[in-house]
Amino acid sequence: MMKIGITGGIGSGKSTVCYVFEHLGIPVFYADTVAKEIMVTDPVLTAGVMEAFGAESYDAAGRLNNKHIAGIVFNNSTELARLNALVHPAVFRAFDLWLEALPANVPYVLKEAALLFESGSYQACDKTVLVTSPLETRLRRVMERDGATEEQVLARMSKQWSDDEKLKMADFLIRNDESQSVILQVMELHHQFI
Ligand SMILES: Nc1ncnc2c1ncn2[C@@H]1O[C@H](COP(=O)(O)OP(=O)(O)OP(=O)(O)O)[C@@H](O)[C@H]1O
Repeated sequence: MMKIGITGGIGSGKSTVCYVFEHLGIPVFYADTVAKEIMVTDPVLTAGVMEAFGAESYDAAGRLNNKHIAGIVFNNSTELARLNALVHPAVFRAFDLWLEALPANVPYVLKEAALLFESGSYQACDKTVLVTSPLETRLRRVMERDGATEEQVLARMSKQWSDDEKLKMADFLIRNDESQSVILQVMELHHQFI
């Protein structure tokens, strides 16, 4: 089964594009959502996190102590790499289990990840799609969606590669701007993938 990685900068509209693919019956694995879930549900991962960052990484009820983890990895690339080295293989395991549970007649699947290229996980995909949107539009959409300030959104953007860098690596492009219909672009790709 063909695996298509789909990514885009914060607020580019990659989740919105994925919803269109889902309407066409294509299963989508939302890697960032799954990563958050398995931080508390995958016993191998939780054990690794506690070994690396201490038992206080979880409270007595087993909930993740985000503040504790963020305090360690924020602006510390070594600790962040340590966390990623635990989380990324766990997401791969979850993806493989998810694939195994799919019906055999699915023509292809999408794996949506914000850091598809930055994390190297694009290497496990057969093709990749980049969703782009003008910077001002992305800023406005995320500020509206998350109730965030411009500075907060810009800080999150600064942790991601630029569209120019990602464009060099992507096989396909979807422009989520006023110039073209997103639905038509999705339909066009869908017909290429099936
Ligand atoms: N073409 C569009 N027209 C109008 N609103 C849009 C469009 N595309 C996306 N949006 C809106 O912009 C916001 C950001 O879109 P979305 O959540 O899909 O982006 P994302 O790339 O997945 O963001 P993140 O990286 O933060 O998860 C959402 O509120 C979404 O509804």
